[in-house]
Amino acid sequence: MRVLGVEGTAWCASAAVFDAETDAVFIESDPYEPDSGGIHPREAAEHMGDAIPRVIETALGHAREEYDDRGDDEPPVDAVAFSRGPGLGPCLRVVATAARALAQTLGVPLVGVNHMVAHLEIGRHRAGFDSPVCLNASGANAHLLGFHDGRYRVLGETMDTGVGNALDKFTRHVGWSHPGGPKIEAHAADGEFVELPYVVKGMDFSFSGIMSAAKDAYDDGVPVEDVCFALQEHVFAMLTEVAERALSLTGTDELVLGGGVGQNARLREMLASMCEERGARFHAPEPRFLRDNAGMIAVLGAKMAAAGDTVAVADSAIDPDFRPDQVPVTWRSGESVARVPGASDDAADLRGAEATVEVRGDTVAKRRLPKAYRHPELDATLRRERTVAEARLLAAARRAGVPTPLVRDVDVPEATLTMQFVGARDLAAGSTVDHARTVGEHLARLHVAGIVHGDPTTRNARVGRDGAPEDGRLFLIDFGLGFQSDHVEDYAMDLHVFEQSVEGTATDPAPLVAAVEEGYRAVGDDAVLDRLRGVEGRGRYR
Ligand SMILES: C[C@@H](O)[C@H](NC(=O)OP(=O)(O)OC[C@H]1O[C@@H](n2cnc3c(N)ncnc32)[C@H](O)[C@@H]1O)C(=O)O
Ligand SMILES: Nc1ncnc2c1ncn2[C@@H]1O[C@H](COP(=O)(O)OP(=O)(O)OP(=O)(O)O)[C@@H](O)[C@H]1O
Ligand SMILES: [Fe+2]
Repeated sequence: MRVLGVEGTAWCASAAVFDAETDAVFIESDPYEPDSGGIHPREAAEHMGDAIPRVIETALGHAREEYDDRGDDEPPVDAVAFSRGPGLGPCLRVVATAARALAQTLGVPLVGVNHMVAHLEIGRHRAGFDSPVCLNASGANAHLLGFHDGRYRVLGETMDTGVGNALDKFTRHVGWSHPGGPKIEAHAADGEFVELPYVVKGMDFSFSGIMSAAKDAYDDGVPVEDVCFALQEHVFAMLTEVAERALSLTGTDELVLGGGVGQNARLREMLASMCEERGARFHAPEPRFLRDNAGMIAVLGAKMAAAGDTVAVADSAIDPDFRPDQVPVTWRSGESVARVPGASDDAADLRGAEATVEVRGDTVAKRRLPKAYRHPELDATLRRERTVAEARLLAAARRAGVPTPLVRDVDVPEATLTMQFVGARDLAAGSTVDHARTVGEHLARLHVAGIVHGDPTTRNARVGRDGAPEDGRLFLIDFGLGFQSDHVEDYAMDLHVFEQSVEGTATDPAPLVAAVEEGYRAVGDDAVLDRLRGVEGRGRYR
């Protein structure tokens, strides 16, 4: 099978030919480079109108020349695949129109590809991995995907802008031309560490605080090299941390990287280091497959076409907000993906994403190990602050009526907390509606007391071995990302993080999510649930 792919969601007008027999990918791209400022949708669409016919012609010419197995009256490819979304509407329309016309002229089927899933699948394809977690670090997006029950689930994502757009906003502020990412990388080579905000909430994260702090630092005269260096160290450490948390939560030991920011050597170095430390395999495709390109569209298009997943021209409307979790994954068998760790009740294997936990009788010693991927200063700050916060909040939560382990000792220099062993298993391996309701009640109790958990996942809720609450109690652990707050937004994020962890791992999450909210409503403030609806609609693939 041979497929022609067309891409043009934002800046890159591109066409490619993928030959499934030889695995060869030919890519012809023509980037839009704005004279000043960021990507302008109308200008970008004009660029597409101009460049798409040209790149398609080059790719088709390549197919005709390279492969002489077909007669002159036969089409040189078996299908035409195009990026259906997400992306800028005016650009998507140009690409879709060209792809439809081409498929009709050649008399071959049309395949509508989700651009974000293509960023993931190209890594899986090139790595030969079975079922990896994927970190998409692109311009307009930043998220973690894992496959579960026939769909890619969003395990974590940005709550505001995409990672590349965040970097580009800083470089615009400094007066550098688009795209900014490569310029940040170049200037960071001469920079030194300065402290910036670091914002991770479970497996979600946000960039707005760090970006405004970076702009302020620059305006205050901090050398731009230092700001660039610090931006990379903070932003990429955040992405690496959430990627590690996703590997830990899903029990997966394969990670692939996708998206244009993935071309950054420091990001790849951090991810490789993290994976090596935990014995996971890591793959970053070569740069031509990381930045926007039609090669990834052609490769996924071929998989979809082989599965019969083609689309009639009449049904091939574009979707600027096309989410990866909307895509029925027709080209993969029902093989397990993001494997839910059934072994999480094994007392010998208590390694979280952040810490190692040693069990001695009824006591556990939780030690936050240094992470080699993080800058030493950032590493020391995070380990210290989280250890102190966890000790303080475990006690405060208990006073608020939420069962937590008793803290027996805190060793700040060693970032070690000694506490009571609680529960026999966590909820990652299975949660009942009653468990879910209780978690909702517990979170509401915390919030009424002004405490935000910060990382309430199914892994961080513990019950008895048979699933019955131990001593009638369901314990919350792991308050290291917690803090005091009286903001409804922070409370809503807590609920969002828990619900997302249920949705990422449960086969039938809906009743569990409903129970969480029912429990929350019984104890807490309805305004938080209202805000939760807002949080869910935000930062999603714009
Ligand atoms: C929807 C689609 O149009 C969009 N595509 C996109 O954003 O282009 P992509 O090629 O994946 O990523 C471009 C981003 O990647 C950044 N970038 C490129 N090289 C970089 C580098 N060496 N370091 C950091 N960022 C880099 C650029 O600054 C820019 O923000 C997306 O995938 O979100
Ligand atoms: N007090 C405790 N009682 C029983 N088991 C515990 C306790 N504290 C931690 N554990 C076990 O150790 C694992 C890791 O602990 P914890 O979640 O606190 O660390 P972490 O590295 O911050 O985890 P993550 O970031 O992956 O959520 C838990 O999933 C749990 O199995
Ligand atoms: Fe992209």
